[in-house]
Amino acid sequence: MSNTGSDTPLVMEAVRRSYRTDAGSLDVLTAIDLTLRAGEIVALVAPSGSGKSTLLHLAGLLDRPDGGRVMMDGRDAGALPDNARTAIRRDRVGFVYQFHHLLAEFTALENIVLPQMIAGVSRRAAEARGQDLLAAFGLGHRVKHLPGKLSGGEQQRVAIARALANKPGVLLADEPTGNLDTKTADIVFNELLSAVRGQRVAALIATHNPDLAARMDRRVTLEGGRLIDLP
Ligand SMILES: Nc1ncnc2c1ncn2[C@@H]1O[C@H](COP(=O)(O)OP(=O)(O)OP(=O)(O)O)[C@@H](O)[C@H]1O
Repeated sequence: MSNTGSDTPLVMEAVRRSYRTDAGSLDVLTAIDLTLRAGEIVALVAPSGSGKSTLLHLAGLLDRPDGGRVMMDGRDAGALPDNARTAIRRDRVGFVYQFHHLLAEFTALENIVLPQMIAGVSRRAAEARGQDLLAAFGLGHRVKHLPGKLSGGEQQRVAIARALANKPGVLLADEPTGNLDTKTADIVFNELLSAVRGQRVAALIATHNPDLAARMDRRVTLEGGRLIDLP
């Protein structure tokens, strides 16, 4: 369990996804091609309703495409049974959402230790990594706090640390600082970028904020079910 995957941890080829609705088939993603290289941070700047969540779910193996391929570390995830996909998701993908989704009855450290232990890491090693990650996010003094006793920025830092706990190859984030005030969002976002770059994680980060998007390596948007490069 380490970030020793391929140079292109995530490759999506000709991915399609439609939903059945009362009005017929809604073709949300028609031909998605995306390659995320290790250490590359890509901004997904997509209008509401264009298929951003659908794309992130497919990339994170939470959903299966109707056509095309999603490859994680060079393996075609579509060819794998659900339990294998779950294991890959657990070990290779980190998720950060707009709201922290931390377990309220567990401390900051425990929230980071648990996913590691589920992935087979010993408690001792998991705690050591959890302490390191929290210290890297300036939370060395908050390890024993319950999420409810942390500020919004601190909660989101713990959520980011948790997403990185299993040394994922791919980090998927949906407005990761969207719930924070502008100043805190700015600081936490920079910490997120620096942690992701430091660990050579490939990241796809959805944001509506052009200033945050400008700090990433490249930008893409969704148009007519396809990914288009932005300047
Ligand atoms: N399970 C579903 N069944 C039917 N339609 C769906 C389903 N999930 C999403 N959709 C529709 O597909 C389109 C894309 O949805 P998606 O949630 O991916 O958009 P989004 O870009 O993430 O939007 P937002 O930024 O508002 O969350 C929308 O028109 C949505 O209504």
